[in-house]
Amino acid sequence: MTDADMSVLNEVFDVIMDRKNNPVEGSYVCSLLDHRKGINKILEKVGEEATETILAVKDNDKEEIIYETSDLLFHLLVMLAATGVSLEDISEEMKKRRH
Ligand SMILES: N=c1c2ncn([C@@H]3O[C@H](COP(=O)(O)OP(=O)(O)OP(=O)(O)O)[C@@H](O)[C@H]3O)c2ncn1[C@@H]1O[C@H](COP(=O)(O)O)[C@@H](O)[C@H]1O
Repeated sequence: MTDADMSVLNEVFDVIMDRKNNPVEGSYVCSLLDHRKGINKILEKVGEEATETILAVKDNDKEEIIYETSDLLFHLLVMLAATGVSLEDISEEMKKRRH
């Protein structure tokens, strides 16, 4: 995987942070961040998407694995933004684990 491939995660995370700081009418990200269930709504979505990803893998359905993993990663990014953790924090942690 190239750096360019991964840059989309940074780009989407930046959009999510922008939605957090400058709420926009009709935004799906804002609807999650401002949900009446609070962080529980985002955690529900992470759980749902993780389950759907597992099912896609069990079905050995590559297209579905790509689709559901994208949903999962997106909702994980929203979870990180909601909790004040940056992608940089994650990348620092992962770099520490290199051996
Ligand atoms: N990457 C995504 C992204 N992935 C998924 N989703 C939304 O996540 C929602 C929930 O996904 P589900 O699989 O649960 O879909 P569903 O059809 O509602 O539910 P089910 O039929 O699966 O039960 C859907 O409405 C999708 O549109 C996303 N919404 C936004 N983004 C990114 O976030 C940016 C900001 O989005 P807004 O906040 O809406 O402007 C966008 O520019 C995109 O880059």
